[in-house]
Amino acid sequence: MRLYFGERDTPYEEARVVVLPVPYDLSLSFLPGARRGPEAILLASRELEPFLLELEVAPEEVGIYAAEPVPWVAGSAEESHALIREAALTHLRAGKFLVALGGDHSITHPLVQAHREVLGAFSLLHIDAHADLYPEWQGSVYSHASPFYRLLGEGFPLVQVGIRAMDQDSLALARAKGVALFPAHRLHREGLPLREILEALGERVYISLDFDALDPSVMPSVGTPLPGGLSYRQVVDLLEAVFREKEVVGMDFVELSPNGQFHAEMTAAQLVYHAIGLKGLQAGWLEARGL
Ligand SMILES: N=C(N)NCCCCNCCCN
Ligand SMILES: [Mn+2]
Ligand SMILES: [Mn+2]
Repeated sequence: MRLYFGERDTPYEEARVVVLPVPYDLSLSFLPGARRGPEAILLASRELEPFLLELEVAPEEVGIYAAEPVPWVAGSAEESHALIREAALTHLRAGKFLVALGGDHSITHPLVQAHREVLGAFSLLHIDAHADLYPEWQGSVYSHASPFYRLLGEGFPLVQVGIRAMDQDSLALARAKGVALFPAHRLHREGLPLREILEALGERVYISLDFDALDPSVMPSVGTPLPGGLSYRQVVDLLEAVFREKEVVGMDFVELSPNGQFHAEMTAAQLVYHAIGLKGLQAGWLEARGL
């Protein structure tokens, strides 16, 4: 019996949401450890209050099933990504809403490919400190610094929020390809431009959240922390606006690298659980009862 994200033990057949641990982290470029991210989030999720006061719902009521972690092939990023794609396809073809937990950000590439194969077209909402638009990094096109370069090249419309690190070539590419870029410094100066972000997104959206989008003061357990990050409230307010107006087709949460600061793992688990609650409300699986 695997009780995560609430206190219900929902059988796979009844679950609407599958949480997919993807502990692959061989594409990291700096601090190691993201492979322990999924397990840390699942364990922290056991300490969450099942009822979410802010939404006045219990996200566990959508039926959440924690799948077995996706294995990887130590010597091959390509084969590892193929395993991730296949695992995602299995759950998507079973009609599940997928919430993937990384692992490094390279996992988003195969995850998004699987979502498009089963669900058709959608745009990407990428929340991160880093643009991850390098053609390759440290000799690998499968780097955690490259997933959105790959996905742009495969035709996905891209909206990036919270970015505070990208090189000149990435900025030129983003502008040339029509990426809707909302850097962190703009959010801090002007507040969240929610209407602009929503207008830049299509009707169907895949959300990829790199936990280093949050400020290190809030989220110190990531592999490449940078100052000037987003607050927890800014991220929640962004997610709430997107779920309120868009059809979210899938999500991944990546780059948590546990380093003994349990508040970070609780933050990660709470954010994932909140997002599941938002999906439940959007999809009509949940109704806010009111206090
Ligand atoms: N977490 C990430 N996506 N990191 C991206 C790696 C790019 C490092 N730029 C800094 C280069 C320093 N020489
Ligand atoms: Mn990233
Ligand atoms: Mn990042």
